Amino acid sequence: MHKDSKIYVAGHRGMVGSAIVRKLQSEGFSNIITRTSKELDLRSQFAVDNFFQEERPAYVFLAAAKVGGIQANNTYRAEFLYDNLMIEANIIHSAYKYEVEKLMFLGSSCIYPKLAPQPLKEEYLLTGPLEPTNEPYAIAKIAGVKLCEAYRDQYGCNFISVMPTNLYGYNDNYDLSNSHVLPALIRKFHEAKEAGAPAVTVWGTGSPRREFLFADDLAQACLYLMAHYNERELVNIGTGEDITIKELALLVKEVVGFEGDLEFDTSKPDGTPRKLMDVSKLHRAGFKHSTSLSEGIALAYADFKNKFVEV
Ligand SMILES: NC(=O)C1=CN([C@@H]2O[C@H](COP(=O)(O)OP(=O)(O)OC[C@H]3O[C@@H](n4cnc5c(N)ncnc54)[C@H](OP(=O)(O)O)[C@@H]3O)[C@@H](O)[C@H]2O)C=CC1
Ligand SMILES: C[C@H]1O[C@H](OP(=O)(O)OP(=O)(O)OC[C@H]2O[C@@H](n3cnc4c(=O)[nH]c(N)nc43)[C@H](O)[C@@H]2O)[C@@H](O)[C@@H](O)C1=O
Repeated sequence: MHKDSKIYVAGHRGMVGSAIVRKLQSEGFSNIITRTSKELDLRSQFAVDNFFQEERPAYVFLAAAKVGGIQANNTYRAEFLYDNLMIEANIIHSAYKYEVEKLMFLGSSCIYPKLAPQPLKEEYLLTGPLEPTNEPYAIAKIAGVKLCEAYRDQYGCNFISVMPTNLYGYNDNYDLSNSHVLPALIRKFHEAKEAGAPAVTVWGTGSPRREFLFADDLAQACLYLMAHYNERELVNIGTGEDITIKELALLVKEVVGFEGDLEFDTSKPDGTPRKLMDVSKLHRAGFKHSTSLSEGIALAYADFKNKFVEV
């Protein structure tokens, strides 16, 4: 990727896409193109084809998707499958048709079987049943991986797939019904502290384990792999460390400064018991994350207060 290469970041207003754009800009890439979903609905084959025909990007980061936490995935099952299949199929096919030099597809750690051995190695893909709450999203993401492989096999396209672990950071979604756990906990503890509430409700049993990566570290990994990784096999992106949801809640509670109790709502699903990434391939490729979980939560909480809390 040269500093003046034309680079399309799909999903640039999202948490990940905005982190990728910031990283590209800070490294001096000057020819970044973006479209909001209003300007270009990536589910439309016609619109996506026209866009690629006119713009002819040389590099594509595919970070646009229908995204959400466990409840959103389980509720909007049709959109999580349909939107994601359409977005990926349209962009990947157009990238082939209009001779994109390299494309990076972002999947997710939920593509691995629910009860796969831990840590999750890349080769565990398609070795067992998926977690039911996010099966539609996972099936779409697996289709994206297979599209990249198929266009590489048949047409020699340099399309690579990366699988990020659970992410958090700047520009996260703080909607309590649809968000992921970390932004939800930041908001819940903040609001409970402000209201002087006695307790915060945490979904599920608190026993599932999750791994969390700061989105700016993910963006740095994406730029690094775009520059250095050209293989067919997917690559996990994570920290290689996980904690229980209860431990996470206690950490967020401390960062926010809430002094009440935790309550567990076991009518809500736990989801996958554990999805710890094996990051040895990423480390061998030459990349390691730099933001610790407590540092990252403090940065995310500051961003939340900046955007959503009146002073
Ligand atoms: N967040 C996480 O924990 C994880 C995320 N990922 C993956 O990382 C990628 C980015 O996720 P994240 O940044 O968190 O998601 P966000 O929800 O923050 O952002 C998604 C972006 O996709 C765009 N988008 C959605 N639908 C369409 C559409 N029909 N047409 C055009 N654009 C669309 C939105 O554009 P607009 O704002 O213009 O509407 C939005 O900016 C996704 O592929 C996701 O699967 C993987 C693992 C974990
Ligand atoms: C990134 C990943 O995100 C999704 O999977 P998930 O990891 O299960 O997502 P989550 O962040 O929403 O929850 C993690 C854990 O945390 C618990 N939990 C507690 N309290 C809250 C809470 O208040 N909100 C939420 N959302 N979860 C909570 C929750 O019950 C669960 O046990 C996938 O659907 C899939 O799309 C995907 O790829």
